[in-house]
Amino acid sequence: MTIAIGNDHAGTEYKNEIISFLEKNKINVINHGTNTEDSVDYPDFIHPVARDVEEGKVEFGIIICGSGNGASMTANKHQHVRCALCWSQEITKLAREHNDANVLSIPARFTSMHQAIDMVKTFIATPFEGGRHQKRVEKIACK
Ligand SMILES: O=C(CO)[C@H](O)[C@H](O)[C@H](O)COP(=O)(O)O
Repeated sequence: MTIAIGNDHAGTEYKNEIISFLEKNKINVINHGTNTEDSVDYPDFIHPVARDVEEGKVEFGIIICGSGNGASMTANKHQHVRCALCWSQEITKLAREHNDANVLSIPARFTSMHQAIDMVKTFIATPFEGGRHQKRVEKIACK
């Protein structure tokens, strides 16, 4: 599995820990940066992640910013991207089971590092339930 990851300056520390976790678990990572804590504009680092998902280069994207909102808004501008802003393991599980989310947005300034890693574990390990959710997910895309 390969995962694309991107973040703004508020998410760099969490991104680094998440990459360590993923690589320890033999998951390939495409890191779109940013890689410092110098102030940047989150769209510059989120669009490349969403594009990788949109183009089928990766199965999942992980994006991180302070509140998770700007990153999520940016990613959801892309066709075929279903980005979920999550702040707990349970919400992450539901985002995969019910919404077939393919991008996880993490609010670095409002979750602990432990919670962030837990959410990543849950995100990549939880299958989409399909069934009654399938037609709902198909209706998300604007015609
Ligand atoms: O999504 C965001 C804003 O919609 C993020 O929280 C950014 O990380 C945040 O705006 C950055 O704020 P800063 O004061 O420039 O560090």
